Amino acid sequence: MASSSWDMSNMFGSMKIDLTGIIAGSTNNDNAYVPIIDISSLTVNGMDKKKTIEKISKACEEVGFMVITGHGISQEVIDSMWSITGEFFDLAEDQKAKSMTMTSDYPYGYEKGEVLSAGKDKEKGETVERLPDFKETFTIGPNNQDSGMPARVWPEEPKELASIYKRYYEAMEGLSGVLLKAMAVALDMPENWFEDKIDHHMCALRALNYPDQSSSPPLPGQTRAGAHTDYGSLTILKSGGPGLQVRKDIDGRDDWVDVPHVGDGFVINLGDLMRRWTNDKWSSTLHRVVNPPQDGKNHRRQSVAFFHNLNGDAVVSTIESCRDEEGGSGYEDIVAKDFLMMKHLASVKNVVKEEEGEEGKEEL
Ligand SMILES: O=C(O)CCC(=O)C(=O)O
Ligand SMILES: [Fe+2]
Repeated sequence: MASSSWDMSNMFGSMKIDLTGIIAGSTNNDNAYVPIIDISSLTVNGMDKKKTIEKISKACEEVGFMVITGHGISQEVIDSMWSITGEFFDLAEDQKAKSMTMTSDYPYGYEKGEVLSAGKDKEKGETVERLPDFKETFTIGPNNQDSGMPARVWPEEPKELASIYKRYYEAMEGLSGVLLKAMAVALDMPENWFEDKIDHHMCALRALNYPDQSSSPPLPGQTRAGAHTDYGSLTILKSGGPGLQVRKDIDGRDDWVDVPHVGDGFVINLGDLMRRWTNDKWSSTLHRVVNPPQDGKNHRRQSVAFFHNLNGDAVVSTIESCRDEEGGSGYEDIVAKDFLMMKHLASVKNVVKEEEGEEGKEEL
């Protein structure tokens, strides 16, 4: 379904968003690159899942990104999440700042001007300081002490935010379970193979607001979100408009391709842990969010990302079907929480893990 069918007034409350403009920085309109996959066969009992799983498998291997429709998440759950998030970001700065978490261990709570973006410049091969992303975020972790993560902290306002976020988080837990079952089969493993690795997971739900730039334009070189890969197993993203791009090799040259914006869909992408787990068979692809056209119109953009992370104590050992003929792998075993913290602390300290072949910042 095309983005024009997206009911923005519903999603943004009273905000007026113009989606007709061409996104600045967009370099390639290869609409077919990121596939749109109807996953209803995964959620409806008795339907043949084979074809859907084949499409997911191909997308994981070749792109690391896909857009899913037919996911079965109630529109009401999505809409309420969307409008309460808009209300939160509309609050005065000092009100939002009360939810700031003063620790660099876990990026939970409210955050503005994230400076995680130092990284290696792919073209020049040198380490560069990047400007903070032009965005603000609010993040919660799991509602489960067994996860080993700190308890959730809620903003005072809006009052209903906590119950709405809990509900959306649970819906995302369910959807990630459905996707991981399909992914297990795609990797020639039993359907329930991921289950005991995710039953006290460390998933994070992050709402992102990319403010209107017409009244305070970005600094030269500053973007909504700098090029990065995500850390975890997979990310489920609901976005309110175009602007997200993925890196693609086009004729031996790195280029950027728009991720199609599908109103009732979710963008799914794999993170570095999944890439490592699959011994690079599956891809964790660089992506970024470009600035809107600087045309004086209000192009505020909102999105909500669910970062799926494994149980902290899960051992990530190359999946059987992804090993070479002798059973070997390019990666040592690693405990999921160590991997996550290594990624997070490396990005906070602006360190780039060269042996992982990664660059840019990453998200928890
Ligand atoms: O807002 C978006 O479309 C993408 C955000 C993203 O990539 C992230 O937060 O990791
Ligand atoms: Fe991301």
